[in-house]
Amino acid sequence: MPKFLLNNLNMIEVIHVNKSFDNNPVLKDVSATFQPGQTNMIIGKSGSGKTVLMKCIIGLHTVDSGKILLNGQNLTEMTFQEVKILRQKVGMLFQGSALFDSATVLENVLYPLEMFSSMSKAEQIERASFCLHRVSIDPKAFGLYPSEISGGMQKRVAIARAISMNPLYLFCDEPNSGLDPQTSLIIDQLIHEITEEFKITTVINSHDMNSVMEIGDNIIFIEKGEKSWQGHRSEIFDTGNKALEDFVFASDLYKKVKLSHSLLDK
Ligand SMILES: Nc1ncnc2c1ncn2[C@@H]1O[C@H](COP(=O)(O)OP(=O)(O)OP(=O)(O)O)[C@@H](O)[C@H]1O
Repeated sequence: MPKFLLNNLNMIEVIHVNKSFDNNPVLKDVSATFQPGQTNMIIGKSGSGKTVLMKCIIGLHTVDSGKILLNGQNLTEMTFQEVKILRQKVGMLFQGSALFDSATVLENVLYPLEMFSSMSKAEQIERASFCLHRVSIDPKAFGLYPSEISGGMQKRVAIARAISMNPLYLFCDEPNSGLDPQTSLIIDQLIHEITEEFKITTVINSHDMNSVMEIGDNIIFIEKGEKSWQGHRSEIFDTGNKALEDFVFASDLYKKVKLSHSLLDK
């Protein structure tokens, strides 16, 4: 039986990973850990390598050198069968909601269960309904199409679909894109709650500082392809890391937050 099914640790370890495209180094000797039950956030400027790092972890890119360990097992050394089982334990939340337009809310959440589970139809409906209930979708909306619900609701449905197979790992690419600040906050909190509740190793690719400050349990800052800093959101004000400070305090709001933080320390 594959190692990642034996216990609920499911830490992700990136060890000395290098990745280039056409001799252009994009990831340079990156090492980082992603913890279970935590919202692990990859942050950095546009083009810094966040998406490439996430794709390497998911196995969509092969690394040139280094290792990606999922619960201690090297992704590149897994057998086809092990990768197939692992993929069923990975939830994905894309930019936008990526729901199927021609399927209802319930059908969207049923889709992975129909494709990958051995549940009976009744069990699939029970599981999909549980997930929709968990993200606060009213049963009255189960029969609606994505075009008939708001962007925030679409995102909730996408989260319900992402957790339907009870994932060990949840990968989110800019989960707040296209949402207003208030809805973004609610979606962030929902992802955070679900991560803790189901002990998921959640990895979020983001450059939204509000999200980082709200739910960043374990933040990995990438600067020009290198891991420049890793820590908790409570530590981000005093890192002494110039590139990180430039990134975090680019907005006036966070300059003011930093100022009040340093005044409190005195
Ligand atoms: N498939 C690819 N082929 C060639 N170059 C690529 C490929 N994917 C990414 N790159 C390059 O790698 C670098 C990092 O890209 P990446 O998409 O990881 O940035 P990012 O930090 O996610 O940016 P953003 O925040 O804008 O999404 C960029 O210079 C990009 O052009």
